[in-house]
Amino acid sequence: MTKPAETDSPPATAALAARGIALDLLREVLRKSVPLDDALEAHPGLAGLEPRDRAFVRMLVATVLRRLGQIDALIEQSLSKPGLPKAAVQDVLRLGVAQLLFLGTPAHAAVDTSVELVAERQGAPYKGLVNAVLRRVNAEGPALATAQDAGRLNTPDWLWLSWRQAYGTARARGIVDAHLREAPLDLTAKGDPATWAAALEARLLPTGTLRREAGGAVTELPGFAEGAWWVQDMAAALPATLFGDLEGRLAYDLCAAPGGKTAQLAARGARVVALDRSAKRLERVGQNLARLGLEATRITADAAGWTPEEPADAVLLDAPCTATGAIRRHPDVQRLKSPDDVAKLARAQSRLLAHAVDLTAPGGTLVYCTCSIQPEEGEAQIERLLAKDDRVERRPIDAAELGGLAELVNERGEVRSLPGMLRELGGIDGFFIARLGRKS
Ligand SMILES: C[S@@+](CC[C@H](N)C(=O)[O-])C[C@H]1O[C@@H](n2cnc3c(N)ncnc32)[C@H](O)[C@@H]1O
Repeated sequence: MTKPAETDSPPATAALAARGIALDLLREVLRKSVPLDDALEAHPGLAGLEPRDRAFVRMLVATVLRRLGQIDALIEQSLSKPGLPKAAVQDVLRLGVAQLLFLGTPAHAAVDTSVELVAERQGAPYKGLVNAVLRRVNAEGPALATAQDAGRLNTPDWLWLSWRQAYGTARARGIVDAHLREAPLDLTAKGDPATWAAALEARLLPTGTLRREAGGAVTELPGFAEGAWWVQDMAAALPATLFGDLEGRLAYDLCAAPGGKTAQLAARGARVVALDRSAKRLERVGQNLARLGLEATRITADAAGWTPEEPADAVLLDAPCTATGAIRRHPDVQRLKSPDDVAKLARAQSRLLAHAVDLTAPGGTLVYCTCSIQPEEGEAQIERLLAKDDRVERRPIDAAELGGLAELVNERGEVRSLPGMLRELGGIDGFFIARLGRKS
């Protein structure tokens, strides 16, 4: 893992400002349920930081969210009196522990900035508590952390139980352990992947994705400015490759923003109609396509009720989901989602999938996918559809279409990737993909 240039010895004010922003962001996520990316985008102070401090802020908050169970247990063990301090003080402690134990921040910097921060936000009386707890964590925390069951402690019970039930204990453990590691940076090339793998000093994965270590500014990598590639996890890059020859064919991308799969379909020569119900997110599709020199017709609409003039040969439904497969990249997901979200989104997916069949031409192909590892949002959707709609049939996916990665394909010919898989390659996001054919 490449660490963002941690504040070696930045001006004290910049170091404190960065921690203050991290504290604000943590509150937004944990107390107001705002997704971390949205909170980062909305924070007025972030733009004023140096790029490396911005990267540090994101890494710091993401680390607290990734390791929250471990961090809270260590704080409890290090308090001299039982009972947690009030929320804002607890958040300062969480940031301090993350720096001390997981980010390699020098102890004096982590402790001093935390003490200053709590004084600034909550008043001088809390300085002693923060100082004492963090000094104790610094002394005793490394040994205590080694003895923790990190993956399990950081995972909310409902998620752990759902994964154990769906995949068994060994695979569930693989998932939660994979969440401890930061995901690599995955890119999809518009042109020849081998050429860009060389230019980017990236590993070329069997499926064609280019993989680099995470860290550093993406915009400064070769090929960004000329739109030669875009950021996309290797699992997310699979669905759009499953349509066969797309040259000149009409393709509907029903939930398109921010447009990674739209770009793939367009790069493969399809005439793409990219739909999303969010006009704002669809604007992002336009910007991304413009950078890549690709084109698609963009339409703001609810895909569950959209009625175009003609059905399409290729229909991609990358449905809204809980995103529990992407926790490596978005550790806030496990703090924000609940079983109610799974049920609510599963109902929306059902509606969207039923209508996606109407939008697929006889003989055409429908690919359904989600970046969730909850079976209700994947396997169960397809089973239910096939039981009630005899216009569609399975078109099983073969491992040969996935660079030979047989581990990703289940016995029904669906892709079911889990974050614990392909560890030797650097891991993969959790994804579900099914390919269906509309009967002629
Ligand atoms: C998983 S994201 C899609 C990611 C995208 N396919 C990509 O590869 O970049 C889901 C998208 O579905 C959109 N969405 C949710 N409900 C929708 C609906 N009923 N109709 C159309 N779009 C919807 C959301 O606004 C969101 O942009």
